[in-house]
Amino acid sequence: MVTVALVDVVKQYDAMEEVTLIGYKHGPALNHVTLEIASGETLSVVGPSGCGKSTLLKVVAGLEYANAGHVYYDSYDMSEIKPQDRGVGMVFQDYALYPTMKGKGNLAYYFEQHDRSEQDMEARVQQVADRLGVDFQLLLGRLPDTLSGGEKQRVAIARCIVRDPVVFLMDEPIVNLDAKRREKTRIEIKKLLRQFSITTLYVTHDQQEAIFMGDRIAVMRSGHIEQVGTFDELYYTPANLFVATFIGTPPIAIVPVNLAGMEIRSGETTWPLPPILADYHLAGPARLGVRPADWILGREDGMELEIRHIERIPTEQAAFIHGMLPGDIPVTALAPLDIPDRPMVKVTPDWERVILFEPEGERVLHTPGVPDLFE
Ligand SMILES: Nc1ncnc2c1ncn2[C@@H]1O[C@H](COP(=O)(O)OP(=O)(O)OP(=O)(O)O)[C@@H](O)[C@H]1O
Repeated sequence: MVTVALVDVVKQYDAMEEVTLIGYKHGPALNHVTLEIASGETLSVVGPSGCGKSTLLKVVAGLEYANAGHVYYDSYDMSEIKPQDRGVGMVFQDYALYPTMKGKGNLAYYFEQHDRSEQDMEARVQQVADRLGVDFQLLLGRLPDTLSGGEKQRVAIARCIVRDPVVFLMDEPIVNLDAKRREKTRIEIKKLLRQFSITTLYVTHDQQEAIFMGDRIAVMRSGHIEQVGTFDELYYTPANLFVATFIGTPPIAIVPVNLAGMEIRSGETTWPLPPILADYHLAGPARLGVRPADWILGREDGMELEIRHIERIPTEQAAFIHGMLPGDIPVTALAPLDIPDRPMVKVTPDWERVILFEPEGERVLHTPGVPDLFE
């Protein structure tokens, strides 16, 4: 197990230096990335398509070189270390198993290639298979073509584990599985990561998966790491509007407001400035972030929300109201399951729970902080 650190890493692909046909010039795929993944930790990496997630993995693996900056495994600078000597296990969405070899052959291949003895191989394969359980052992006797997607991925992961990797790099490993298998396989992968405590970078576009897999989550945008933290930290204390809107489903509502004197106004609605915001002595435009659970419904001082759709979730005894505020501002608000169908409802932010951003959204003016569940 090692601690992996990236320090001020820049990666600019050659093709990116050219101005594209529509005249847009790309920034670097990694733009001064500094990041540390603790020994044995799983860090999930999320962000929109093209933000640099896969490039991050490739630079850590040594499959792409960095134009600037350094990658360290513990205190060792890996710049001169070839990918095959880094002790990295990589798992991708396409399992890349050798199709003519049974599960065991796939696990053993590395030992053959590295002139390791048969006993060595048998002992290690057995050791890993024992830890993975009886049902995994059955997979060892089968050809990849006869395995389900989830089973193939388990063999692919076991193939990495027998090589004793110091770092695991996983790039959307379960994206190709159907929903039911994804659920099952992600539980298995999580179990494996716990059992073997290997430092892991786990790339996914799926927020739920990122939360489930990661001890912490890194949110990327355009080659930058916007924020790294636990889900609660990202959710309650986002670094900026991008993180706030990226994390949380259904998403946070963003409402333009104006602060003047002891009032806060949105469109036609004016509220007295809530005490929680008063201390900041703010004035002028800002943006208010309100999570679905943080709207109070039906209060006289609320804004009129035009209801477009009520999504009932009987298992949660709740419903989501999806609607629009004046000015076409989309809002989702949590409501009781038995909320009657109607065209409008008044909504007031729970001021104790709101997040306030400066108008460009790059800076946060106020957050409620991470709640203490044991208070
Ligand atoms: N080999 C390459 N040559 C030139 N540009 C590349 C190359 N690989 C990636 N890029 C560009 O680098 C940027 C980051 O790509 P990357 O694949 O790391 O993003 P990603 O976040 O993994 O995307 P996705 O979620 O769609 O897989 C993108 O603009 C992409 O077009």
